[in-house]
Amino acid sequence: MIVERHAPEIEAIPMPEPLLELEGATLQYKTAQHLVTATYRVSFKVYRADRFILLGPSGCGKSSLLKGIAGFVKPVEGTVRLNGRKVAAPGPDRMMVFQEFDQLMPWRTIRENVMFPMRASHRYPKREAADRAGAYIDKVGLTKFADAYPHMLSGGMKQRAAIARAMAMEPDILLMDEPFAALDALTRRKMQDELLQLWDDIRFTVLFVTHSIEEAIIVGNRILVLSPHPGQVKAELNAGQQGNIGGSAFTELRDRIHDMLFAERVEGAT
Ligand SMILES: Nc1ncnc2c1ncn2[C@@H]1O[C@H](COP(=O)(O)OP(=O)(O)OP(=O)(O)O)[C@@H](O)[C@H]1O
Repeated sequence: MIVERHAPEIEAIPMPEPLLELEGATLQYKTAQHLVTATYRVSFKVYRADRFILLGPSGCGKSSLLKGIAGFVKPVEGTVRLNGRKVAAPGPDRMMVFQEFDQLMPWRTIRENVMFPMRASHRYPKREAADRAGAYIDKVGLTKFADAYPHMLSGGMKQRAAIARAMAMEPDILLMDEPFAALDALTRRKMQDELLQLWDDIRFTVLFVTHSIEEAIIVGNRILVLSPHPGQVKAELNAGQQGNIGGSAFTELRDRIHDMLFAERVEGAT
């Protein structure tokens, strides 16, 4: 009897395509007197539904990386790709939320502020923009304040409105530059939880800049640790399953990152 032998079938597991990919990105600023290198050959990949954190000391180039991804600053070396295409200019597929409380236009209501990018980009007709604004204002718990003006809202509420405005555009990636840094500690914790709830609901992709190790572990599922100026990648870590703040897994990761960020300083100390 002839027995036919087949090679065992090996199922190839396809690797997902990165949504955002930086390859050796060096960012510089030219001023009249100086050439400032903000980041040096930074590479990383962000996948869909990542909560990707850029963590590093002041001046290491975190905001510059966001500006590079947003398309405001062009790398002098390396590339920034979104959906496989080189980023050449700002676009509505990348929405930013900043630290400042005055991101909203004070002469427009919260609803009008949220509608503004949808209308200005001609992405949505008026009716749809209004519906989407209402839905996202609701998601961030501001329905009662939809027709209020920004000065009538607390700092945390204004940040929620800025998040609703960015999310309503349904960008490919949400770029958040220390969005909660100017809030008091309690509001900041609340906002971190709310952002995670929103993520549970919508599963958006977010690139989040912070210099707080705790915030990085709470908010992120992946953390890119950057070296001091000019920023280079020190490590990439997985987070997201660290359990309770103050629990052993959380403090272990926090201490590890702390050592990573302060190692040189500690070694050099007398
Ligand atoms: N427009 C600019 N012109 C010249 N230099 C700049 C400009 N913006 C940033 N820099 C310089 O680039 C470097 C990185 O700055 P960047 O703001 O990206 O750092 P950061 O990590 O976000 O800092 P922080 O946490 O303090 O906000 C710094 O040395 C800064 O002085």
